[in-house]
Amino acid sequence: MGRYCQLVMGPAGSGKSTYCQTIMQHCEAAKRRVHLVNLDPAAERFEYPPSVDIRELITLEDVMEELGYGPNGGLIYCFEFLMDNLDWFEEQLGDYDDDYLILDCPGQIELYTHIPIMRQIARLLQQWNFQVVGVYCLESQFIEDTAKYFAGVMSATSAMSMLEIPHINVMTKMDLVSEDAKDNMGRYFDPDPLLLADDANRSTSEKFRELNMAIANLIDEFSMVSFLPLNIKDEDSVAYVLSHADNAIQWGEDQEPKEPPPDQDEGDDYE
Ligand SMILES: Nc1nc2c(ncn2[C@@H]2O[C@H](COP(=O)(O)OP(=O)(O)OP(=O)(O)O)[C@@H](O)[C@H]2O)c(=O)[nH]1
Ligand SMILES: [Mg+2]
Repeated sequence: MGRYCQLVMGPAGSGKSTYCQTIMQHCEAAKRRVHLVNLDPAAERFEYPPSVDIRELITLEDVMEELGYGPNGGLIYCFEFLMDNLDWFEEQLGDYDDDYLILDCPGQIELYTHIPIMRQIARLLQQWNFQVVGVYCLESQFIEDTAKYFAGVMSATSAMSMLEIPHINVMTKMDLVSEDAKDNMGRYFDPDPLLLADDANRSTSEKFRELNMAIANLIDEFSMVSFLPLNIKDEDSVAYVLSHADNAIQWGEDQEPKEPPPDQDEGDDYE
């Protein structure tokens, strides 16, 4: 066995915590041992209680109350505090030596794109022998508007290049998308630059045409920017996304072969 984890990221409200809970539930049903790690110092409640919780070290509420910070500055303070208390973090994760962890991160995307905090966390996890996959959540509502979609894809790209770890992008909240709209969504999962630029040109003025094409090409060149649709109400969809995350960190390849049940006669199966 080894140490494996998913670093679940994405903009505010994109469905990160719901993704984590869904994966926990799915793994529990499959008798797979997975632990939740909460890295959001402002999180309120969890259906599955986290095994490791940054709020035991520091909470955003305390920082705002006692130090007078606003929510964004306060969040950065919390992560700087975590970085100053890495012994605590390492010790907490140390209890889960042979398990698979799901790390639920906060939704302030500057943590992934502007400042190097998530990158430092990803490096640390790797130093502590974790195989880490970044799971970037973007909600399907982004697709309603090509400009929003561009913004979402650029934030995913930025996180991907900043973190330099195996990475998957997940299109969340697919249960909210109508059947009609779903038929039209394939192009957004695996984007074709010409179609994207066409869409964007329809909603922007003439002078943005070149820019639209340039962005669409950029999205195409980073062919890693494709999305796995996730419908949390469909077990197959959850299993599909999880299998991609597992593959990215080669989970499952070095699992111990299962022992035969104790009451089974040895050799019966090998005739
Ligand atoms: N229908 C539906 N609602 C969802 C889904 N995922 C999340 N939501 C809803 O979207 C809202 C935000 O979901 P969260 O999972 O808390 O999102 P988050 O990314 O963790 O949010 P922050 O931690 O605040 O950044 C909640 O009201 C969820 O119930 C989904 O797959 N389907
Ligand atoms: Mg959350």
